[in-house]
Amino acid sequence: MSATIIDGKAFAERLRGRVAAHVTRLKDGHGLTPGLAVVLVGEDPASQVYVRNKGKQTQETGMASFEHKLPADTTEADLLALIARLNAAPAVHGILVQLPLPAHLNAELVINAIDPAKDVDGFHISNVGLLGTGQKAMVPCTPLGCLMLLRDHLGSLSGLEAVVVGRSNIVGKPMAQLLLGESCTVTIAHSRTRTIEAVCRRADILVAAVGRPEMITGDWIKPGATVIDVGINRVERDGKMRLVGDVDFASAVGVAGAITPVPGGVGPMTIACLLANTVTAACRAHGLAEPEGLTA
Ligand SMILES: Nc1nc(=O)c2c([nH]1)NC[C@@H]1CN(c3ccc(C(=O)N[C@@H](CCC(=O)O)C(=O)O)cc3)C=[N+]21
Ligand SMILES: [Mg+2]
Repeated sequence: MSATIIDGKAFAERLRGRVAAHVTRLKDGHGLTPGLAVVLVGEDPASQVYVRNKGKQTQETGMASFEHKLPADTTEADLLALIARLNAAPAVHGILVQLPLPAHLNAELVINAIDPAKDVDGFHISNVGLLGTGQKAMVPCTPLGCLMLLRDHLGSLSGLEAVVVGRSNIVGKPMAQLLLGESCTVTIAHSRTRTIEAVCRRADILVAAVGRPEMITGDWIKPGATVIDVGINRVERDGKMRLVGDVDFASAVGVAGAITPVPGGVGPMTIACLLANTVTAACRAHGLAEPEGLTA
């Protein structure tokens, strides 16, 4: 038996369609154009490609896209001054500062300088606290995308055993909070977890977010489990650069009940959820009813 392949690319396309419909409604009904500002510090080529994709998709859904590219040696004061301007700009409803930042900049300080209402990454401490206490927050895009795929595939997640591998602030921790909110029994496993394979093998839902290429093999997976692969690792294979996940797809696909591929799984959902969060932020900023199905 081979697993169902969860098509994140197709799901993300449909989600972007719904985002675009809401944008049209906001423009026509309220004269409101949601706007997303993306800040990139430095010239990392992968980040540049990624920021360009975000800008393109932002415009394709009818929103305003503001790109701020700053030199790698930008001072913290200059970056904070830009964030203060974006916080005050009425046309900007969402602000994303591309991570990682160059080493001389304090990422925590910078992220916490963003107005929490415009923090479409959901990384500000206020949003982290709101999510952890089950209050209305901006929800981090990658975990939100994973949750949407899980709900679509499984319906109710209540009572299921979920294992999140990886404890980052960006994916692992918020993912665990969302799964807890869905009444899963949640375990966070990480590099120090003993008998990590046995822990993973308990999972009805296994979310891999460790950043280690193909670490999780088929024998770590409970037969029939739903596997969400958050990893995006560039590796060289037969002289070519290839993109692989944290899950060894070839061995996992024969054991899992369903699995997300890399590419074409979680990655496209992350960007679609960023656009969805921007619409949500614009509605909240203007006291308008938020569209259903765009957030957790
Ligand atoms: N403040 C901040 N927020 C982020 O959300 C953020 C960030 N910084 N820094 C970088 C990471 C990375 N990330 C990705 C999103 C989509 C794809 C994506 O669409 N991947 C495609 C493949 C793209 C390719 O071919 O390279 C896929 O998986 O199918 C990848 C990576 C968001 N990040
Ligand atoms: Mg770890």
